[in-house]
Amino acid sequence: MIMSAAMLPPGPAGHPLLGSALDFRRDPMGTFRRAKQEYGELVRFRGPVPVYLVTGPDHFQRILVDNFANYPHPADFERKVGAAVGRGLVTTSGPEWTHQRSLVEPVFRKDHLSGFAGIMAERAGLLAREWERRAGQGLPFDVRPDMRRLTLDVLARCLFTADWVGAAAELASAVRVEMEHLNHKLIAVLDLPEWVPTPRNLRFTRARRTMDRIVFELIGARRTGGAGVGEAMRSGRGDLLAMLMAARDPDTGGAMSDQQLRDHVTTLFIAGHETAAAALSWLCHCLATYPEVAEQAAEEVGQVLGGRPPAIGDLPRLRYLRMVIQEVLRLYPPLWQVARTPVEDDELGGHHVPAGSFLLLNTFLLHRDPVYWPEPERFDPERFSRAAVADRLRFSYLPYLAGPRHCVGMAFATMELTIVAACLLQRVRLTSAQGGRPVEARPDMTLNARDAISVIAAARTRKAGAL
Ligand code: HEM
Repeated sequence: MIMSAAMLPPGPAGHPLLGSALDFRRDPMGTFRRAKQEYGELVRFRGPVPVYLVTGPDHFQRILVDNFANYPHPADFERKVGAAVGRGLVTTSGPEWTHQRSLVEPVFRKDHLSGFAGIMAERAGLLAREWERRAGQGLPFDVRPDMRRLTLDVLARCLFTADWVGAAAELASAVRVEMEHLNHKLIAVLDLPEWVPTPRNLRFTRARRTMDRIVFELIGARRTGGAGVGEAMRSGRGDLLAMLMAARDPDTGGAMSDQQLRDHVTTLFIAGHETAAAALSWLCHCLATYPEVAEQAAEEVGQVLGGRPPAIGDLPRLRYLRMVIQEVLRLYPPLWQVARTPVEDDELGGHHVPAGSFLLLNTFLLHRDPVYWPEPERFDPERFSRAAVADRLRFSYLPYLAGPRHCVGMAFATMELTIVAACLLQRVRLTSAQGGRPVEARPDMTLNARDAISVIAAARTRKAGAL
């Protein structure tokens, strides 16, 4: 069907040649916010490549669910991220993605993950005790590096169990370099291919080699069942790598090759570590800023756990804590914006969207739209009470997106955030040490704080009998 240009969505005129490209670079969030206010839930920015900003729940439903197959990631995104992670879930589409997803999704089923609650509680407990010790000094500290270390450590232990410990420092630094490289590439105006020997590219290539060496060694050790076989394999409990190795193609019954395993493992590191770290950092910020919310959550944790570490069976009873976490993810969705490109022409809310367009689905602005969220800037976990949720449009809250391509690690992340939050609330009370300075968000690939999230920890008085 040929559609008239009049049906294209509205948007700013921008610069005659560059459209809004310079505004995106200078202030992406401000540019998007103003455009949404002026033009609504679907905005078309002119430029060398027109960009469509999508912030309406109905549009999200159409793109993510109703016409899902028409909206893969842009090829350019797959190419850039693929340089780091190969051909995993994030970097494939069509039948190849469907196939990969059918192999990985069962691994992340809730019942498979229950064995990881102990790892999460143990590692979070260690951090909580460290913060308790810091409480004695009364000095401010930035929560972000601790959260990055914690989530990487948890993910690596869940993937490799004990095998990872020897390679921990090397792997952590390689993942960090790869993340920084991707952040840079996805917004760079001049994107030089990896074979051009710039200092940044050389750093990235070294990090990728390190990561490959370690991951292939871990896989190799499992295959031969030699000295590197994980404690999990011997005990029969099964870590994520063991589960990925055990996954079978539903059609052929075949197992994954070493290269496929490497691509999945690297994808999980990239997709699952910084997202969770950002969420936990924002959670600390909110607990430090809203003491009455933190006290209510701490009281619930005390009642449900009575001082012992959280276990999987406790999680459904930590209802208020779950609401707090949901509200944190509303205000600070770690993947605040994702890209899609329609394969064929489509229509969104009566507007024409041509095949090949570059769409930005912005959950940050969706979650702060006053039409769906009264007083959107106010932090209020009660928005997630059962009654409030029942009254709301389903597609107005999408921190993990929705539809077939929603976050495959959602159950893992939910468990991790709840367990870490419970462990911290058991031991420390946080107060903000920002001295009135607002904590500004920096919209990289993940939504991080631009500067330190500075807090002071005070030890909570521990009840008799508590561990
Ligand atoms: C609070 C933490 C997290 C948030 C908010 C989050 C959010 C998301 C979102 C919005 C997507 C969709 C991206 C897109 O389609 O463009 C996604 C995909 C994905 N996430 Fe997460 N994520 C989190 C944690 C995790 C964890 C812990 C893991 C793994 C252990 C993980 C693994 C993945 C993978 C592999 C994908 C790609 C799925 C696919 O394309 O089929 N995520 N995540």
